[in-house]
This record gives sequence, C-alpha cells and structure tokens, in this order.
Amino acid sequence: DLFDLIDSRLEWMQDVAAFKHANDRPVEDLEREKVVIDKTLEQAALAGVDPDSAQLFFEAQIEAAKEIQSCWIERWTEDQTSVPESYADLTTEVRPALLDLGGQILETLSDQPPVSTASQADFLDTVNVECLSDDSRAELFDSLTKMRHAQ
Ligand SMILES: O=C(O)C(=O)C[C@]1(C(=O)O)C=C[C@@H](O)C=C1
Repeated sequence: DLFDLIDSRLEWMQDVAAFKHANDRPVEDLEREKVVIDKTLEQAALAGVDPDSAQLFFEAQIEAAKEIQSCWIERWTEDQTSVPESYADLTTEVRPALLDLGGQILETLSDQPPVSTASQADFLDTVNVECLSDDSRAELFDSLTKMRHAQ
C-alpha cells in the first residue's frame, strides 16, 4: 500500500544516520540527491506519473529524510551509550533499497486515483516514523495529494 511504502522509505533513515554518524559523514549529500531526483524523473516517466509533481513530492521525502537523520544524530551525540552497534551499509544496501522503494511508490500511485485530502488521518496513522516532526508529515502529505498522473 502506498502509505506503507512511504513509511518504509523513511524507516530506513535511522540506518542511514547510524552509518553517517559512524563514518563521520554529513547528513546532506547534494550529489546523491541529484541521483535520486534524476532516477525519480525516469521512474515517473515509466510509471506515467506527472514528473514535476513527482519531483516536488520526492524533494519533500528527502527533506523529511534529513530531518529524521539529524534528529537521531543529535540524540546519539547527547547520549553516546545509545549509538547503534550495527546498521545496514549505505552504498550496497540502503541506497539501492531507497531507489527501489521510489519506483514502487510511483507505480502504486499511478495504479490508483490521486491521493485525496480525505485520507489524511490514514496517512498520519501509517507514516509515523520516530524523529519526523508533525510539520514535515503535513508537508509530505500535502505534496503527496498534489501528485498527478501524466497527461
Ligand atoms: O542517500 C543518502 O545519503 C540519504 O541520506 C538519503 C537521501 C534521500 O532521501 O534519498 C536523503 C538525504 C541526502 O541528502 C541524500 C539522499
């Protein structure tokens, strides 16, 4: 289901944060964001989703992803004992999984009517990731309702 896929993408961000924290890498990677957006445009064209609306939604997902990662790293910086000992590898595991989820999100979206504002409560119930603020969740939902099928 669409909301579960969006939740799954964000659930990966704790692992991403753990990898970056352990390897002293910054949360934001603009070069990677370009790869993700380029892939999104390609996947949107294949799935029949309007590319501009897909780009705006994926940018909102990336903003949410960075907020979640920063929140975790802040927690671990305050309490060293809470730092995770194991986490998935960013390059070989997480990034391929994120691109795959992106494709599934676009395919699922194209197979159903556009997301209606009436499904907000259901969205908020399902997309309930630790460290994601209410504001970001609302913004994510708003850009999701603006995604359109290709003309
Ligand atoms: O791949 C990463 O390094 C991530 O943190 C994931 C992600 C994304 O949501 O796709 C988020 C933030 C980065 O700036 C780049 C990409």
